Amino acid sequence: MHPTEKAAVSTRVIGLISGTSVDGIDAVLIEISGTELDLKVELLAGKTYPYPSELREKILAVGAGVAISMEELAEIDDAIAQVFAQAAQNIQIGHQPATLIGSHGQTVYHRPPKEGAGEQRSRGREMLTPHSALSTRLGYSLQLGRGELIAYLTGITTVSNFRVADIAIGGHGAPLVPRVDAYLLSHPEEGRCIQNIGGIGNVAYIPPRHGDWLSKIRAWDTGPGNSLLDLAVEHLSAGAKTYDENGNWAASGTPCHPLVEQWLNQDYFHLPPPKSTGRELFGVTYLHQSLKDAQEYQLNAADILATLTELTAASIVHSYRTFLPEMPQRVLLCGGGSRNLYLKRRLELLLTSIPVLATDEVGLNADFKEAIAFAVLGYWRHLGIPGNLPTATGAPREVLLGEIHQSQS
Ligand SMILES: Nc1ncnc2c1ncn2[C@@H]1O[C@H](COP(=O)(O)OP(=O)(O)OP(=O)(O)O)[C@@H](O)[C@H]1O
Ligand SMILES: CC(=O)N[C@H]1[C@@H]2OC[C@@H](O2)[C@@H](O)[C@@H]1O[C@H](C)C(=O)O
Repeated sequence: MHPTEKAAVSTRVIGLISGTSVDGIDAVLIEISGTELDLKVELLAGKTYPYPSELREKILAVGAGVAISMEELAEIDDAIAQVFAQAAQNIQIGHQPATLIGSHGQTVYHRPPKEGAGEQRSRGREMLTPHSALSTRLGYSLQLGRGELIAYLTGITTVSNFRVADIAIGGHGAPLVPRVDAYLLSHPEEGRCIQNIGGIGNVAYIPPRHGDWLSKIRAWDTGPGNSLLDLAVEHLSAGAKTYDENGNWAASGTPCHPLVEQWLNQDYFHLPPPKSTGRELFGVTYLHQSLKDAQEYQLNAADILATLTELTAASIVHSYRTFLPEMPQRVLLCGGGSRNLYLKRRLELLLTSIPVLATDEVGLNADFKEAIAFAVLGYWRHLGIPGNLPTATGAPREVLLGEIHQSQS
């Protein structure tokens, strides 16, 4: 069957993701039509369902590298699947039911591949013995909330484990949203950067949509988004606050530019794309070092937050200037960080005359764009359409992303 014939069958899709901020499950119910260039999505419902606090604490601890037993891991895996399944049930209330779920799950570990893993893998399967395959040191990325259980609990066919296929052939398995961005947010004449500011930041540069535009897309993780800010706010408020609402606290301080320059010397910011990162690098250990550095400059709490916010903004703009073939004509923000008005102002200042808008302003919801993307990726998997962009993940070729778990009902 041709993909477009199958497309008519499953158009109502649920997307589920909890990102690196671990703030809750973003769930969407969308209506999808078309496949790629004619792809259209309509958001019917979108909601964030907070994690039960005990489960959130456990996820954060695992993500921070705290050792747990296999039994505890199994329990967390299924607890996450259960709350994801519940979110899928709730998002359908008052609507016609969905026929497919694309569930990203919860990342608890992400290790990029060692440089060159992609090239070695692309030389051909026949040349690899199990030993040499391992010695290339592929990436590894673990998303919990197993799809089989979500499919069983909801009675809806579920696509999950999106990152492993790209990683198995030498890619980073991230970022995966850029291919969806390309079809939903490209413009015939305008080069655009789609900048997600979640726990981690990532960008997709999408050149004007003509010629071989798809192969000219560039995407990578820019570094910290809100991950360090959230940790710092929790620490500096002694647990009273979890994030810097609208960036108000940071806005009352002054960024320490020499410290930002010092932090920007870090290897990650100079590594050429494709590249990906996570809380393993920009997490608790990084924050503790940053707080020590800040002490040397005698920064107060507001100055520390202003300086960390500046690191997020400066690392984004520095990466555009260093790695893009040309600067974009427009930057479109999404993710929770797009609500941080102080961060947005700093970005605008550093980007000088380039307009910075939210994706909402071009018709795509900025809070739920990632959940929408995983609904589309699940739909593409169902239709047999590849989901990765080799220029974004570093994989040697396009592959089908995700494992399909058929509903048994
Ligand atoms: N009004 C606001 N003001 C400032 N920051 C905000 C606001 N709303 C959300 N945020 C920030 O956004 C974060 C959540 O963003 P988001 O849901 O995009 O992250 P995520 O999906 O977990 O991350 P990732 O894209 O890395 O997977 C919160 O932890 C908070 O720091
Ligand atoms: C391993 C993992 O979960 N990575 C996330 C994370 O959050 C932002 C950034 O790091 C991005 O590369 C990726 O998420 C989005 C959804 C992506 O794959 O496009």
